[in-house]
This record gives sequence, structure tokens and C-alpha cells, in this order.
Amino acid sequence: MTFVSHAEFHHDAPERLGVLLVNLGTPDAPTVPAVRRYLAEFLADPRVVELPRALWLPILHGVILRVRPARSAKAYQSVWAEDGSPLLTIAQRQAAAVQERFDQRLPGAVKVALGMRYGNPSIPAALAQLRQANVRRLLVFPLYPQYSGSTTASVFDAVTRELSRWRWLPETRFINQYHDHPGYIAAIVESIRAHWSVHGQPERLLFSFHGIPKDYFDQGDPYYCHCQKTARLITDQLALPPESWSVTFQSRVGFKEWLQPYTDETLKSWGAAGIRSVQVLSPGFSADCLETIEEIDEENRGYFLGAGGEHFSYIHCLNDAPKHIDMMVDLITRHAMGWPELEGSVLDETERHARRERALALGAVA
Ligand SMILES: C=CC1=C(C)c2cc3[nH]c(cc4nc(cc5[nH]c(cc1n2)c(C)c5CCC(=O)O)C(CCC(=O)O)=C4C)c(C)c3C=C
Ligand SMILES: [Fe+2]
Ligand SMILES: [Fe+2]
Repeated sequence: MTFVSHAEFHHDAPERLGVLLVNLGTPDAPTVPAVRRYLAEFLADPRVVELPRALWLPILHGVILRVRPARSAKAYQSVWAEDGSPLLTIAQRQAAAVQERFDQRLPGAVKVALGMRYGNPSIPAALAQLRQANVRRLLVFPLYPQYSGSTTASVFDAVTRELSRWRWLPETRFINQYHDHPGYIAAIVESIRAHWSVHGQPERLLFSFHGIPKDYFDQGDPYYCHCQKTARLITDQLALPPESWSVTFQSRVGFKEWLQPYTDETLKSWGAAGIRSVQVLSPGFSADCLETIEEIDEENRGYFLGAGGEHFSYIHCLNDAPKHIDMMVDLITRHAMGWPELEGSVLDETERHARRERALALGAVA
């Protein structure tokens, strides 16, 4: 066994806090082969599909990966922008904005890298960037507000799998969830109010979260409860009466039961029941992606209007809105607190002093 070398470590360069932002990932291109590669990695993850490998892998390779990539590639083509997949380009803007905030506040102290759980840039590549930047403390920040084993825990698996190959581990912390963080709730409330100032208030507001199979919930995955709490905190702040909003779950795959009620069935039934105006938001996604741009704003818009609804609008994800970046910086700052001052053996007094100042500045923000 050969472990990853750290021979490039510079004793005289400052040791940094590394922040690894992670989102789900997306294909490299909206083509059938690229989508097949992406889905092969994604759907082989036992955190995502929990069936026994001996049963699932033959189905995945023999059936799913022969059929689904063509359908999904078409959907990806409808959302692909000139600079690539929205999920990736938005995550890159988020990472650059967070880096810039820390560079202004604490020059040189924090290095931000972006990794995707599936596809590129990979988690190992992002961790290598941090290692090369003399990161001795690592904060892993999965961009999923609500914890789920299928997303958050899968990031933990991938990070620890890579770190298990390293000779010299960084001290590591892992953000578990932020579904009730006041800055996250406030940022979404602000985005809803901004939408209302242009489009007015709808008859119904729908919170649509990505679903998971119901049996994951039955076995203790807290995701469903986190989604409900996020929606409750937002609607409390907006003082919305209970009959004017709902929580639903979208994007189900396969034949098993997933978390209910389903977004598509709810919108069809509302259209048919004479509800005229609906606004939908997806606060479980930190960036707009296939599941919001195509599935909500195109497909589900069609279901509601096709069933008799009159006005449908989609409230975008927080993406790189300044309030979202503020919230990310605040969350990182809070999770970085309480770590003893970084102390290299060769630090001179000036550097030691500068570091104490930085540690104080980090603590003072929260
Ligand atoms: C089959 C099981 C799946 C589970 C469980 C699941 C959970 C889950 N996913 C997200 C976030 C995203 N999923 C996205 C796409 C996507 N999801 C699945 C399947 C499961 N997701 C598939 C097969 C796909 C690919 C597209 C398709 O073929 O339909 C995306 C969008 C990626 C993009 O490139 O834009 C996101 C984001 C969460 C939050 C979650 C559980 C909580
Ligand atoms: Fe998904
Ligand atoms: Fe989808």
C-alpha cells in the first residue's frame, strides 16, 4: 500500500483552514455516453440505492443504463447553458464568492475548493487542491440543507474513502445539516418576498423537496422531518395560514413508494380542483439544476396548467444570491470556532500574532 505523499508540504508557508464545498454533481456533457457515465457512478452508490449489490448491479447495467441515459440526456439538453450544467456553474460561482469573502476578511487564512459527489470536479481532486494549499484543518460542507443518508452521508463516505489513502490527515469536521439555520430561513423568506413583489401572492405556495424511498424514512433517515421543519419555519415568518401552503416530494425513480405527497399528483389535483394560482419553490436544492429548471418549471408547470390551473411561477433557488453567500460564510465561521489556534513549530512571533488576530476575527463574527 502506498499512501498519498505530502512531500510538497512547505514548513514556512501558512497553514490554512480548508473548506470543501460539495454538491451532487452532474454529467460532463448533455450526451448519452456522458449521462450514462454519470448515472453509472451515481446509481451504483449503496447510499442511493440500498438494494443488495448482487441483485441491483445486474439490473443497473443490464436495464437502467441501457434505457435511462437517452431520456435523461434529452432533459439535460433542455437545461444546459453555454457555460455548462447549471448545477456546476452555480456551485463554481458560490465557491468563488465564499473564497472572496474570506480573502477580504482574513487574507490567506481560508482556502475553498469545490468537489462534486459524482462526476467532475471530483472530491479527490478538490481535496488534492486543499492539500497542496497547506490545509491542516478541513471543514466539509455538503450543500444539502436537510440531512439524508442518500446525500449527506454519501459525501462523508467519499471524503473519508479518499482521506483513508492519505499519509498525513488534516483535522476534520463535517457539517451535517443546516435546515433550520436562521440565515438560511431568512434568505429563503427574502427570496419569496422578492418574488411576491413582482408576481403578487398566490392562492397556494408549494414547497417541493426531492424525494427519497419511504423505507429510508421508516428506518430513521431524518430527511422528511428536516423538510417539514424548514417549511414550517419559513411559513411562520411569512405568517401564512396552514391552508395556503403544502410540502410535497418530487423526482421519484422506480416502482417503490417514496415520500408522499408527490409534487406532480398534488399539482394536477389542485389544477382540477379550481386552484387558479400556484408558486413553487425547492428549498432543498442550494442551486438550480435539472430537478428544478426542467422538472418543476417545465414538467410540473405543464401538469398544473394542463389540469385547469391558470398561473404558475417558480421561485428560484438561492444560488449565488448575496444572502445565501452570507449564510454560507456564517455557517463556515461557526463550524470553524473552538479549534485551537494553528501553531506550526517554525512560526515566528509576527506570524503567531497574525494568527491570533485571525482566530479572534473568526470568533468575533459569530
Ligand atoms: C434513485 C434514487 C435517488 C435518490 C434516493 C435520490 C436522492 C436525492 N437526490 C437529490 C438531489 C439531486 N438529484 C438529482 C438528479 C437525480 N437524482 C436521481 C436519483 C435519486 N436521487 C437521478 C437518477 C438523477 C439524475 C437525473 C435523472 O436521470 O433523472 C439532481 C440534479 C443533478 C443535475 O445534474 O442537475 C439533484 C440536485 C437529493 C437532495 C436527494 C435526497 C434527499
Ligand atoms: Fe436525486
Ligand atoms: Fe427529475
